[in-house]
Amino acid sequence: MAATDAQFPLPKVLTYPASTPPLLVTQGAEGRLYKTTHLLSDRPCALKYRPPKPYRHPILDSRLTKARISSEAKVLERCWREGVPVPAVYAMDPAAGWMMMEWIDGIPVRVGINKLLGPRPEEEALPETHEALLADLMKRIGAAIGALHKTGVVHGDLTTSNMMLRPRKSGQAGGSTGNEDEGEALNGDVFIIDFGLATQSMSDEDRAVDLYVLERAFASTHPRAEKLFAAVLEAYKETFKKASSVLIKLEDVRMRGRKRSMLG
Ligand SMILES: Nc1ncnc2c1ncn2[C@@H]1O[C@H](COP(=O)(O)OP(=O)(O)OP(=O)(O)O)[C@@H](O)[C@H]1O
Repeated sequence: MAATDAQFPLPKVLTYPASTPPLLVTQGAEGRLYKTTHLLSDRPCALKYRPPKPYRHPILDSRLTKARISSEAKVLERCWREGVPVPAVYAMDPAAGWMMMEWIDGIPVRVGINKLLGPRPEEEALPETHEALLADLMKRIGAAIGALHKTGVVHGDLTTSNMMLRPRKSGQAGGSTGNEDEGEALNGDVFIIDFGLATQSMSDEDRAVDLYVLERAFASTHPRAEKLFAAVLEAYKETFKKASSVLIKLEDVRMRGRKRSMLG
């Protein structure tokens, strides 16, 4: 979508000359995501912008926006420094409501999985090759979450839309799955994005809730692949040495979830 629509006035930083016009990628309830080359002409980046909210008191609004942008950037920087696969933060102006980060040139994990599964009915069994490809992706997801939790960060909104798959270039180690054509949709490194609800926490409960949110989201978005979710937890356990107590807590969280859904 062209970003010049009068309905969405650009943040000032995107009104300066650049090698390509900014592109509005998504418009959510809280913010917008642009693809832009405003930082360097040959390096696209993602600009997250939280525009002023006319329904909020202006002082409160600017304080909230500033705090949210700063907090998201701080968490991303911490993760990036510790080797968690997240986009690098390039620049920010919290008072103006924006943060510029590395553009992950790939597709959301949700799209990759749906591409592989195709529009088949829910009850149809998965071919073995698909199971293997999905299990491999699940392991990459589990390892990414393990690395995240290891740094003392919980995401707060883990879904397959908040993870991107960046394809590995041919010849790059680990790029081959053995099923090149079919596996293409799921090939690549998993990056976790959207840290708008992330917090710093070392608690088993918070970590377990993070996993539970993903488990529920996965079951409703990809019911045909639900049973493969166990591979996420296996890889999580292999990556994160405090995983055992989190997984015990996860049992409690699931139980509470079941009770809640029985009570309606
Ligand atoms: N670094 C990135 N590189 C490429 N695409 C991105 C990047 N960050 C976000 N996106 C794309 O933009 C979409 C929206 O981003 P994001 O989820 O961070 O925003 P949001 O949902 O509006 O945020 P919030 O929930 O904090 O209000 C993502 O689903 C993804 O497709």
